[in-house]
Amino acid sequence: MKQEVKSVLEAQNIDKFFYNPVKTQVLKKVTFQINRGEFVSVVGKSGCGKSTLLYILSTMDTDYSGELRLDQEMISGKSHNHLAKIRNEKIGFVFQFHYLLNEFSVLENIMIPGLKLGKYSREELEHRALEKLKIFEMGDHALKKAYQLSGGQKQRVAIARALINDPLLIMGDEPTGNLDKKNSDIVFNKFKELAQEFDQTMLIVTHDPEFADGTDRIIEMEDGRVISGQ
Ligand SMILES: Nc1ncnc2c1ncn2[C@@H]1O[C@H](COP(=O)(O)OP(=O)(O)OP(=O)(O)O)[C@@H](O)[C@H]1O
Repeated sequence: MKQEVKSVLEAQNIDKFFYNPVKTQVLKKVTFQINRGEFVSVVGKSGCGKSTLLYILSTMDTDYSGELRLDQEMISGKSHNHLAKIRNEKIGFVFQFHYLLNEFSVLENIMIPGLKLGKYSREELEHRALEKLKIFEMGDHALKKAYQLSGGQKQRVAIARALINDPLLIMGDEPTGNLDKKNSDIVFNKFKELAQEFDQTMLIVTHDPEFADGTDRIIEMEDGRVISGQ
């Protein structure tokens, strides 16, 4: 049976200007759609607008024009409180730097976005955190403090943390940017596994051509425009 194509994220004619020091348009009519289960990368030269775009798509920056839909709901123009709620519920984030809290245990770090959302009890969250850790073969490290992990292990924990609320969409900004080749490969393979085994929808900004080649689709940007893959 053919599965229905469902839009997870839709950007339509997104324009963005910065005014300091002079008025500059950094995003120009950016338009694309991401469907459920797609693993998509965003590439382009330094300064072409990737991070600016991700910041808008993740609902953190509301100062843009154009239309943004998440899970088919129009989110442009919504209040900051409403956006924060949607963000906690529907989006998981992975950054170049892991931002784990060093003095907290691995398990506690993973539970944090779940505690913020307030949907699950502490017990449920502990159980969920352990399940997510097992996907990353990190179950044995659950009670260690974050500072006791290697860089690659920390990044795997950061991805497990992004999954705690079963997000509709994972967004990543250079999630392998700070890792050596061996650890980049491990982290990439975990993203691939999430795509293939869990049908996780993901949008990842990357400078790594090998990472991008391994995704289902590459959105290429140049000077604030999407030039292919939309
Ligand atoms: N707060 C800001 N004020 C003014 N200009 C900005 C601001 N943030 C970014 N820019 C400019 O907007 C453009 C796009 O920046 P952005 O960080 O989105 O690029 P990028 O493609 O993510 O680059 P990189 O790959 O180096 O991270 C750049 O020319 C940058 O100098």
